[in-house]
Amino acid sequence: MEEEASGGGRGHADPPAASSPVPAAARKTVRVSDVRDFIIPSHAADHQGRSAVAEEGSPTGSSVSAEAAAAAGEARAPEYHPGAAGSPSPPVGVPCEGALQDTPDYIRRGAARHRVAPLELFSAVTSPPAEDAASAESRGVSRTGGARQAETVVGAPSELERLQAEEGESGCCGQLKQQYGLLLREKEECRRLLEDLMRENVHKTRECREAQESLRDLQMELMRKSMYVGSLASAVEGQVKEKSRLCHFVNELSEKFKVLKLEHQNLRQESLEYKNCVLDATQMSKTIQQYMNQYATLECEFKDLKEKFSDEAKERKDLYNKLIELKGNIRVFCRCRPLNAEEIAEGASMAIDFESAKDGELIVKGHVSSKKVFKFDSVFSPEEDQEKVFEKTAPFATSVLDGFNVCIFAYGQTGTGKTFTMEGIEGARGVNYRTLEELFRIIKEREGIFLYEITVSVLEVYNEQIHDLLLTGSQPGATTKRLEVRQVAEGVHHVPGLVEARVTNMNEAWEVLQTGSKARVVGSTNANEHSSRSHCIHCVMVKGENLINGECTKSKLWLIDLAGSERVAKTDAQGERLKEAQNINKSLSALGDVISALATKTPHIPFRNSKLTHLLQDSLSGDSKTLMFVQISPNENDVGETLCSLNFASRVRGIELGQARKQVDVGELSRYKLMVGRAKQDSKNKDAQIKSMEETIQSLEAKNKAKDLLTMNLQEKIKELESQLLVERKIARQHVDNKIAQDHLQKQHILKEEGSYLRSVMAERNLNSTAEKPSAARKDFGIAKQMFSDSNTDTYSFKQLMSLGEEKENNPEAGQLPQMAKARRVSLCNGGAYPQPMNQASRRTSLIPLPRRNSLMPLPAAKNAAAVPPPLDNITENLSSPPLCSPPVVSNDKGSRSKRINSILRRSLQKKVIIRPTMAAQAGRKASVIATTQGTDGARKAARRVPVSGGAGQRVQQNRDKERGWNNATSLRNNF
Ligand SMILES: Nc1ncnc2c1ncn2[C@@H]1O[C@H](COP(=O)(O)OP(=O)(O)OP(=O)(O)O)[C@@H](O)[C@H]1O
Repeated sequence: MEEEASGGGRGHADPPAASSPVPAAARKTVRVSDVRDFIIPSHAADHQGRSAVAEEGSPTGSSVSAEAAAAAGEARAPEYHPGAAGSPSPPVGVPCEGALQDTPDYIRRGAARHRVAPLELFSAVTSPPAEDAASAESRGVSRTGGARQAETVVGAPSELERLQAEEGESGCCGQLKQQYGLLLREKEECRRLLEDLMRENVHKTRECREAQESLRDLQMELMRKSMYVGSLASAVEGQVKEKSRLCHFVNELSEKFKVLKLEHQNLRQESLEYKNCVLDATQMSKTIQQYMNQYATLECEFKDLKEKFSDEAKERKDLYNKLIELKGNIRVFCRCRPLNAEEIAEGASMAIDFESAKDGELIVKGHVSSKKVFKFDSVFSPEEDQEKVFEKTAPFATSVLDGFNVCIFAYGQTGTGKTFTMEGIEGARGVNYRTLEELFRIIKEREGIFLYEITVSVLEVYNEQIHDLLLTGSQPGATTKRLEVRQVAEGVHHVPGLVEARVTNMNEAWEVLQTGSKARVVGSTNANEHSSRSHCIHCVMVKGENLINGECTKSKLWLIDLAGSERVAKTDAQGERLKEAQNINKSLSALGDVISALATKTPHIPFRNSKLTHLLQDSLSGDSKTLMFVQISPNENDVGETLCSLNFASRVRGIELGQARKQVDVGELSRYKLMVGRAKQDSKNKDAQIKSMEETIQSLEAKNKAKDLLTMNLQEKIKELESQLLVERKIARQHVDNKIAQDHLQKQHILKEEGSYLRSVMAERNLNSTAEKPSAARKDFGIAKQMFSDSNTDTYSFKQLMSLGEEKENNPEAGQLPQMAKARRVSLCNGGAYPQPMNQASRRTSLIPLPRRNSLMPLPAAKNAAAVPPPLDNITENLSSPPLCSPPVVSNDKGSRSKRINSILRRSLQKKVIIRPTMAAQAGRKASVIATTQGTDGARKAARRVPVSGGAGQRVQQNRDKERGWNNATSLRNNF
């Protein structure tokens, strides 16, 4: 450095080799270091420090050092010259004590150190030629300093000797004296000027010291401000985090609330649907109830019908009992015709004694010993008309409709009135007509309970051939068609191809019967002019259906008018009549055989011996009812035939066909049983359906109740969450405010303690007058307000909270949040030394940006930044800002300020703050210990113990981080 200083001196001064004759060895006797000893130590240390910093931090250290060396030379020069120039001008070569007295001590010490008299030094200065002095004067004080002057001083004695020699030689003493006088005056002026400069230098030096101290204080204040700003930024960061967390929590709650609301709406919709379902189910239940009532009514009707049916069954049972009392199912009625006019004319007498006969008895007159008595079920005398006869026959019609096969036939000699009994005549209808009439009457009577289907067939057995009498002769094949009896089922015989005419009333039936009867073969015999030569058979087939129980019946009513049984010899039949008579007798004999077999209960019944017995097999079996009219003639001449008929009838009457059996249609019965089963199954299914519907209704009602309960629980939970959120907000806000207030009070306390010291320093300077403070404060307050207005862009969270106003109806306290946000209470700078903003001032006033790197204090992050202190002008400008609790002056550009604030917040958010509570606690404990042990001075020293230059910037950052960490930890503890 010494060499650089000397080199630098050489670089800026005139070359000493060319202007000075002093040898190099002599010039080397005085070192620059010795000359530098004259420099004020503080200045030297200061410049040394600056040079060192410049060498370390600046790439242009050489040039800077050169300038520093030049500056050092400039600093030395004023202190060096006045000592020599301020002394009175003694004669050349004579030391002047008076001058030495005015010479400063350090000059004298320098002269003594260099073993040169002060006068010699002075003379050496004043000895240069006039042009040199002029040039030196023109260059000023700065050009007289440095090593070159030292060399000049060293070489001054030799030049003086040379001038003295020249003076002695030339003798121009007068001129020299004049010149000397001029030089002395100039020297005197220069000395005075030098003294002024020295005083000014001292004054400036003092001011520089004060300015440096002020600068240090300001740097300390700036650092504290930065720390405070950092703490505020941390607090703001914490608050922003808390606010964002609360907003996020509010958003989550809002989302949950929306979801719950949607779920509630869905549940309400489902509830309405369920209610509608319940209403439908109720309506359905009513309908079902109505159906059930109808069903009950029908059941009652059904019970009535059942009772009626039971009555009918009972009646049938009575009838059946009556039939049983008849001793069998074959009943024989005996009817005697009256004597006709011819017989009366012949004087024939009555062979039948009706007067002496009892009920049911018939006495055939004759000799006393040969008097015969016959007993029948009913005996009708010639006086009894058709109606009297039918009264005993009518029950068989009921049996037919009850499903029993009934066979009514008339047996007797020719001309005894068989046709008259069966068919009757006009005005005296026989059994056929009356039976059909009785059938339709009963059918009509049973209408609605039973359904009957009546078909009628008319056939005859002529000469052992079956003829269908309903087939007219005009029809093709009527005469050639031969019918046969076929057994279609067990106990059921049928004539395939037989015309069955369905009739619905009596007239139709009677018309059909008349049609068949007209087609019957008749002939004239001796006994009967219109004798029937065939067996005329009327078949009435009845299909009945019990509409109550579904029982179906199928029965047959045979109405048979047999051909007359007469003796062939008596009738004197010949030819065709004889053949007819033989066939008639054969069939009647077969009928007698069958009846005889039935009477004797032989295992084989010869039904197939004749067409008649084969056809009547179903009605002559054990399950049928048979009514035989035995027709007799009262004429005593016909007693033999009468006795034959009566004997045959008596034999028939003795037949027991057994218990009559109801002819039930098994297929229909099974079908109706199936229907009954289906009806029962349907009833059961309906009952199960009704039961399931009732269970469904109950389950739906239970679900509805459960969902209503769930909805109520969810609503209560929402209310609890909302109240909890409000409480948490209040608590968090209260904690933040309390903690911030505490921190601020602590810092304010520290600042107050520092206040005395700062005021003592600040009072001495006029850089920041007290008159400017209010305006500066107002300016800062205005800036703060402007910042707050600019920072509204960051209040999106409050806007989001404001958006919750729509939920105010559900949460009345929610509306307070925007109001609280509008209030924006000032809590960070509460109780500060500067005017507090009004209530409308927000916390955003604490959003003070961090100091820029190019501000007063060099930050450690800017290692390459110039460590040179800023110019005094900048210091003065910065000192115009309020020193305490006011944000540093920032640019008026709103965009840049908002960007800076956003960058600070973004940096704070991006920065992962490591919470070090131990360090924070240590820092807090350290500050408290210092405050308690060392008092205010100790605390102030501790606060001012901040390195300024070099690697000390890193320590500043560490301290700032410590304080931030403490602040962060504090803010986080306040938040949670
Ligand atoms: N009870 C009676 N009352 C009055 N007249 C009767 C009675 N019975 C029969 N007659 C009359 O007797 C006559 C013969 O009767 P009917 O033709 O019925 O006998 P029949 O037995 O049928 O003879 P055939 O076997 O030859 O046909 C008829 O003119 C009839 O009017």
